[in-house]
Amino acid sequence: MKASSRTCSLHLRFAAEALVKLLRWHFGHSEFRGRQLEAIEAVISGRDCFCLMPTGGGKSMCYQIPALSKTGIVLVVCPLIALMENQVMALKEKGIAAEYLSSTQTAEARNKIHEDLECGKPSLRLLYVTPELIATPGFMSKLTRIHARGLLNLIAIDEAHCISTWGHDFRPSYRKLSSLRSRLPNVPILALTATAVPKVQKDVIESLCLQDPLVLKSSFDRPNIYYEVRYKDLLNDPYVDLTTLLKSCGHVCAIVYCLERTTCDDLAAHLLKSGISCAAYHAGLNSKLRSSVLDDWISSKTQVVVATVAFGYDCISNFSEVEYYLPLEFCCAHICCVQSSGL
Ligand SMILES: Nc1ncnc2c1ncn2[C@@H]1O[C@H](COP(=O)(O)OP(=O)(O)OP(=O)(O)O)[C@@H](O)[C@H]1O
Repeated sequence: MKASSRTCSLHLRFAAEALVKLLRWHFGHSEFRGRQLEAIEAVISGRDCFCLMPTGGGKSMCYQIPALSKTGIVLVVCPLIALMENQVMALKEKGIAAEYLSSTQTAEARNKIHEDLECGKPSLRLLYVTPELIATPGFMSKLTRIHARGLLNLIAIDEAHCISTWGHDFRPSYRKLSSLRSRLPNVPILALTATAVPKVQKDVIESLCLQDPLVLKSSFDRPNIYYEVRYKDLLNDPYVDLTTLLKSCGHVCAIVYCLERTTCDDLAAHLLKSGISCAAYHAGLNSKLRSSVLDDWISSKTQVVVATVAFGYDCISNFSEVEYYLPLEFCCAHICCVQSSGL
């Protein structure tokens, strides 16, 4: 091995050790998982990266660690205000300077963030925004000013598949993110997604004008998860079958998804009568009741929540905190079961 390449690999090892220290210090995780370190090293070195990782695979760490490794700002584009709020709250609890900008905030809170961004040395490390905000000329000119001062270290695009018209979640405002490369040149872009077939992947890379990106694809195999399909038509009584299944799983934490609110109420009442600690959750309940159902489920006071998809939107970021995760799709044609323990 030549002396220069030895120096280079030593340098990389030391850099990786420093990144692991950041991970341990700020997040309490002992090692990087899957391909996180490769993504982090790529963007820190200034390279674009396309990162395909399963849900819960730890994509956020790929931009949160870079944000902690250098002063300046990491801009995170996120499609849902609820997700931004959750992430920012979790980061603040860890003492990390993160904020989000959205219409749900007071003008005072927004002004405070803008003041920090405009000051000589912003304290902010992570700024979460929606794609709609990026598309406004006022915010884009603020970004160009930050960029001109050399303070924009990375742009992370979460749920990047939303940019693709081929994707199932196409969102027109994501398309406008294609101007980021020309307006903010030389800032590395990290595109993150859990759902990208090759056509979508190509579309994301082209739309965002990623240059020679490092393409990372993690395995989607999670041996602790299995799917089982039971045909409702073939069951004598689906409610009884579900009750037996839940009881046979022991005291697991579970979600039962239903298509309709009335089915949630009906099934929850049935499970309760059968001695399963359970509550319904859907958009027809007021927010106070919804959050008390969520709190009881997270703290294991309630074992099972019978919910519409409203449940996923409100508490998606808490799933990984739960020891057992047993969602069951309880729809017209079939019942689909997924069981996992942690990740
Ligand atoms: N290296 C690691 N070691 C242990 N746990 C980790 C590691 N990296 C991330 N995690 C944890 O994994 C969980 C999921 O992480 P994260 O929310 O970043 O996943 P994600 O890929 O963004 O998921 P989603 O697709 O739902 O957005 C979090 O609780 C996080 O703290």
